[in-house]
Amino acid sequence: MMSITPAASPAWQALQTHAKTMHQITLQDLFAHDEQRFDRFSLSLNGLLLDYSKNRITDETLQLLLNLAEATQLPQMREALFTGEAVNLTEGRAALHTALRDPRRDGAVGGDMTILPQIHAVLDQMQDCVQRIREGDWKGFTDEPITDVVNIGIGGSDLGPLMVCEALRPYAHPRLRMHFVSNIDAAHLLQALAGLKPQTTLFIIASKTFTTQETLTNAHSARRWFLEQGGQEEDIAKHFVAISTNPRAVSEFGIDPANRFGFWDWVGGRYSLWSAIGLSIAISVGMDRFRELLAGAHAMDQHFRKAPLARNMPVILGLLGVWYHNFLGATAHAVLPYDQPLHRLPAYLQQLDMESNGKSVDRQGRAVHYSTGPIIFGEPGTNGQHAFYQLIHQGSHLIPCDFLAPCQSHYPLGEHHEMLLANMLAQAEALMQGKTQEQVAHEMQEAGHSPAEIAALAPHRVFAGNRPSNTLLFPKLDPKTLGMLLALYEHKVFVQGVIWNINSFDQWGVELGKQLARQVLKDLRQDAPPSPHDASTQALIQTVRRYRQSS
Ligand SMILES: O=P(O)(O)OC[C@H]1O[C@H](O)[C@H](O)[C@@H](O)[C@@H]1O
Repeated sequence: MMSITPAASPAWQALQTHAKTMHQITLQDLFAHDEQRFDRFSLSLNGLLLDYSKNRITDETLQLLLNLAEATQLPQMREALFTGEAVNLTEGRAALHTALRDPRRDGAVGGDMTILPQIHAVLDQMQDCVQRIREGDWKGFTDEPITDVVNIGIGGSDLGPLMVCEALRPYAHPRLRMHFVSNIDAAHLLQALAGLKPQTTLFIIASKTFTTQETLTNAHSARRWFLEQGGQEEDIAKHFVAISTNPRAVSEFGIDPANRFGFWDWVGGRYSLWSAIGLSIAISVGMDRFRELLAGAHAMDQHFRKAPLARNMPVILGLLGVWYHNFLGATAHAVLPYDQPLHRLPAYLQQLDMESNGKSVDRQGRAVHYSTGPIIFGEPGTNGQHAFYQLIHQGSHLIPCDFLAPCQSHYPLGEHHEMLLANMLAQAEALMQGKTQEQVAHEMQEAGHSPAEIAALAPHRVFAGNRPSNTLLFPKLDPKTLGMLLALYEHKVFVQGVIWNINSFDQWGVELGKQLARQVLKDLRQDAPPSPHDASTQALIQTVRRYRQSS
């Protein structure tokens, strides 16, 4: 464990010095003087290609970054992760999501022989349930098969399952419609329930803690809806299942213990889609596909654990992020999937990355004086191009981008997919190459513009270029590839957390707002006695009360 802060290490200081040189060198120069650049700065694993050559790095940059990884004990921390050490220091817990995708049914995980059998017992329980639902043997209270599955959960109990169900929709069961309700806003629940029939609907209440306000409130409202629509108390067992680490709360809610799918405190919420929290995924695409998803993640786990740091995809992606955020002044990172089925990937990665690494205290409880987790944002291509790419191309921020695309689409239609891919490759090229004032002037001249017009407009049409990106290409978005991709990002986030010496596995920053909301909820009641708030909050509460009364 680090006793000095990473920023005080010689490796960090060497990178700071090196960054001064690299500020003078452009990507265009780097490509112009190196024909082997793609070969040296690309990696592939089971068909997943990572091209990281369009980054502002040289061999020396990478070497210095690798020195930083060694200095911050990345190899030791990686082993601690896989062997179930309590890497989540503030909660005294392991983070063993990698064990969830271990295909071995028994054997030791960090000396513990009980973990793998427990994981596989739950997978078998899931398999049984999934099979019955998919084959129509799981019957509702009128003896009809289930047609609609509503996953009620939030954060890690929603984003992962929703994103994967969307991504793997080409594999979805034709009879089963999946719905996801997360927001406390009743619009979300009521819109999902509109048109559903209680007798053919299955609710999955997904909550690690089973205490989350949004999920419990939505679950109780769903139960009320079920009873109001003709279901009886004794029918609840056929229509409600729960996924939770908290058996008592599940029973108190009234769910049959046989319908509880368990997991463990060593599975973090944002790392939980591989556990029973993935039940909605398995129902939608089948247990075989779910196991393929796990196998893809396992392949990436093996690669991360065993490949040398210099040829290790998650390590490389993590180090590149550190390079930009700590040495070249970037604060954001864009994730740009050129694949509509991956449209929820940026939202999923926002939680994975920003909840994991949005920290400003290190593992020893000291304030950090360097930048940590980036702001993650993105939209599927080509939508983003017509919205925020302007800022990425010509704005004053440096925003490294990840472009992702399958080379073949599950939805072949005319030239759509070629056009989609052409757009992605062109964007990465444009960001890097840019367009000089001379090129702009020449183009404008050719198009018949007057010298006055050229003088006035050319500066606005210049692209500085030198803007970095990674490209991830794969043959097709199948479950295995998706598993690899998601584990790649999980480990990237881990690598960065280790280098920043922060705990990537807690999330205390979400607590204060929840705590204050309890008091504000009381204060919103019309007859609530005054309670101490700042003048702004007080006035807003009064306004809400007034407006609610007048409607
Ligand atoms: O699964 P649950 O216990 O309901 O938690 C749902 C979510 O809420 C919390 O506030 C955390 O910020 C998330 O990491 C978690 O995934």
